[in-house]
Amino acid sequence: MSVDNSFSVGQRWLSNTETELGLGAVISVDFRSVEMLFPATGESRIYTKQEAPLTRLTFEVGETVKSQDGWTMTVTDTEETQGALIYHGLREDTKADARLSEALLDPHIRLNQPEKRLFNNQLDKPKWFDLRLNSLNHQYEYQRSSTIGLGGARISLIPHQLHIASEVGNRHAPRVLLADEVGLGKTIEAALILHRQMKTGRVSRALIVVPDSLVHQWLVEMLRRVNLAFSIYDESRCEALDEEGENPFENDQLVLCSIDFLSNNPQRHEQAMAAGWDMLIVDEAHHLAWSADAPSPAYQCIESLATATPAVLLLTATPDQLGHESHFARLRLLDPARFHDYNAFLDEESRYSQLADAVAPLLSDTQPDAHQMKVLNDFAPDVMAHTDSLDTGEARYALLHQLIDCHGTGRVLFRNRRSGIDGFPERHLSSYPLPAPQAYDGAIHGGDLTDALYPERQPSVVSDWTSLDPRVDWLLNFLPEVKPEKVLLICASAVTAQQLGEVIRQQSGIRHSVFHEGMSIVERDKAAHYFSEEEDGAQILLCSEIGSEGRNFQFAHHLVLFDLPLTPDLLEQRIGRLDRIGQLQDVNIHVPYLEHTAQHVLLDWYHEGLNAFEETCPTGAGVYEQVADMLTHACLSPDDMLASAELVETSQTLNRQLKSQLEAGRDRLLELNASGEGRVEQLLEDIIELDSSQDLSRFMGRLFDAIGVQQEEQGNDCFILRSTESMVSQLPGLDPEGMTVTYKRRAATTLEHVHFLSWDHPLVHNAIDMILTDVHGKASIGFIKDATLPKGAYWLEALFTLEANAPKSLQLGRFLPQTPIRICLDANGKQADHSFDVHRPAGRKVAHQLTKALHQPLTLQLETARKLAHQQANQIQHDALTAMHSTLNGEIQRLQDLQKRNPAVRDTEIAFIEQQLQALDKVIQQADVQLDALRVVVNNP
Ligand SMILES: Nc1ncnc2c1ncn2[C@@H]1O[C@H](COP(=O)(O)OP(=O)(O)OP(=O)(O)O)[C@@H](O)[C@H]1O
Repeated sequence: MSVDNSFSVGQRWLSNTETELGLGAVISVDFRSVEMLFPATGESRIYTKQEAPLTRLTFEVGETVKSQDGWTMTVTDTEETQGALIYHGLREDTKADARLSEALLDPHIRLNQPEKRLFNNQLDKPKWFDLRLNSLNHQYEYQRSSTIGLGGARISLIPHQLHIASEVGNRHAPRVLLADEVGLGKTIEAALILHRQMKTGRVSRALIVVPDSLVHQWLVEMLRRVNLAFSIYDESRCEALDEEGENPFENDQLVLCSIDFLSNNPQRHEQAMAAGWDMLIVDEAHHLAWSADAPSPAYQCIESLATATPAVLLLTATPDQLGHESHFARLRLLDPARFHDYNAFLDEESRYSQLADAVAPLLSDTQPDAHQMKVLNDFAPDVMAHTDSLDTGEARYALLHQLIDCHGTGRVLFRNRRSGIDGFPERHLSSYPLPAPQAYDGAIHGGDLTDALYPERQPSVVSDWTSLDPRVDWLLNFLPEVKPEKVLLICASAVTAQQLGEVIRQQSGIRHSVFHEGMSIVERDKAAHYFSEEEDGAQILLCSEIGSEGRNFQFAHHLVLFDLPLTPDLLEQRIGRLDRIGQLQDVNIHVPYLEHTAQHVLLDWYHEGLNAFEETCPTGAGVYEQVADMLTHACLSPDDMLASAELVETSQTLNRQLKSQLEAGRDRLLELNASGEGRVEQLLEDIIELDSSQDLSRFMGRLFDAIGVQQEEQGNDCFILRSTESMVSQLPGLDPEGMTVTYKRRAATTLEHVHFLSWDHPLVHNAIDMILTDVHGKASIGFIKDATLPKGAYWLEALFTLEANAPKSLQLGRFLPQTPIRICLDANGKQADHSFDVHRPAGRKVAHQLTKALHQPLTLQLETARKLAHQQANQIQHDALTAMHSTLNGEIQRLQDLQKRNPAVRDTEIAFIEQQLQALDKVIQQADVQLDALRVVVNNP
């Protein structure tokens, strides 16, 4: 390649000032001027010959050239005719001899090798070098950080959630049951686990399966909390995609659909199976009913998907809702080899509860007595054999954590209880006795429990019950009393909800909305949205039972239970719509009921027998199992005061007993494991440190400025981002209408419409990618003003990257992400330890003179820099290999040790890490050094 200054038609030149024009061709030359056509953009320019800001592009023997037709060849010879060059060589595609006149070179050529750009005057502002260096540094830090995939979630930092997310998110193909009590954030935990696994390359394709009523809420939560855009799949979407003739489920990486849609539709289920997933998430998994002879269709549908998918997360707040056997069956879905026998599982459970007593002293940091020591020895002889003494708190703490590791179910099942978590509001019950209308007599005394509890649904009264049931008048009076406060009403049936809605419409001006299974998903979401609107929204949302699961209505503080469900778990689910994380006030529960009817009996049973309204009642299901007959009897004979009193009394006694059994047998290890106490603190600190650092906002400020995105302060820690006309190119993810962003967690969690920019955010990644994939900043020349350094001295800064290629699933980024290596050499080729604040770019002419004059020394410096970069790279590779071996061998060892004591460690987990180690060993050794950018810095104090 050489530089020439006489123009001839056919020659190719690059513009030094408008590098985006591509490669120009001389189309005419006269005495004073030269006309240049830039075929890539179709533009032409006329320059004065003397001052044309152009550099001739020629290639030398050994270099590769590309023709305008797309083929390439390595130059073996050149000849010149009438001032223009003809290149000779061997075509790479046909291997035939070829000649290529320079007029026929590819006009889109953009020199991307830094040295070519430097010596061809394709120069950018020197700040771009810093941007490239900083982008690489930040990207490197991000890949290795402990907070990846968690720090950027738009959530408040709640320890038990972060613990579960990092514990499960770091596993290979995790298969777990997330079973925190209602409203403790299982959806958030699942979102965090998925996000962590995606950001670390473990998962690309995920399928979420939820009840109909929760589809949209999941869509919104995934997008809002962790920026994951799921596509909702239903029959109409699949039909539209069918037309393209492919499996519709292969069209998207992140798919969300309802369990009914899959389990009622064998063809779609088959297609979902065939599409293949890395992770399956199933919400409200207590619906997956199972017994050995009659597994439900929903269970079978999920079972086949779970068998074919490596990572599975099942979510339920009430694992025992359909019986303990079904609970076992869900564990069996996760690990059929380990949970193969229900009786063995029961045995194991009872062993853990015996352990509870023995563990208690360790929890309160005291010495276990002799009997307790024996139990501990029996449970974990291995661990105990290595425990010399339990005299110190540290030794007791260490033992406790080793015992947690040995806990079979603790690896698979995470259950946090409300009692272990602060900050929940109080719940208050107000009950309203009302006279039962005569028209209900038949239903109340007819001997059918459903009729007795829900008399309004009897065919004989159904048409006009709203005019005679006093609960309706009560509701019409109650709403104005609490106006404008929002009220969520739940009742058992869709018809009741609709009819109540109709009465409110006809008899009051109250804004209301209904939510039931007869509505489409879109209609339901509209209704829920209307209810959530603060100013002009509905005051009351009337829900059938489908409103009692999963939904987030904690912005309301009044819950009307227009009727009561028969099981305590369902009652807890209903109350859980308001009593959940994010509820800022006490929850007021209102129950209007018909006096001396089954409703009255049920209310007293819940309130006096179980205290289930004002406190969560984890023992409710157990009591119910034992008193179900008594309860039915008392409900069917509501005038039998004795029966009711006996029911309440028996239930109180049972509840006390079960509570103390639960307390005694409480699986404290399981709870301790799920809470993350003692393990999550470091991660929390890391995230808090990240939150308080200004690095991201400063870096993005400079980056946005450079690429032409305007960032305008808006108050409340928010900024508005807008694209400008000077944008380098389109930034994917930037809303053309502008978008409001914040770098502060507090603002992000309180202001819904604001994007939370973090190192995890796609816009940040896209902006960094834009910098690193563009040629901007590959070469630059600039001045510094430093009186302490010799005047006129110059340095070459060379930025290299060390990188290897590996499939994402190997998680190369943990050990050797793309690694920047900056080498700075002075004019003598000696390494200098300066970092420069290059404030002024060299003017075009000066830059041209400098590269011309310094061509040879710079070429030599660059060679030296390459050698030094390779030396550093060797060391980095060596360190990465050592770290990788030690980390992964450590993980293998730990899992193998654990597996001896805890059968929940699957062989596949260990095998994966062994393979990962082998593969990474090769990959890291094959890593290569690339030159990314060059900057010449001249001191001009
Ligand atoms: N860390 C958090 N930061 C902010 N909001 C949160 C956090 N964790 C949970 N929430 C909110 O609390 C509510 C309950 O969380 P989530 O829906 O994940 O609970 P859940 O355990 O799945 O509930 P359910 O048992 O009712 O299905 C939701 O509105 C959720 O957005």
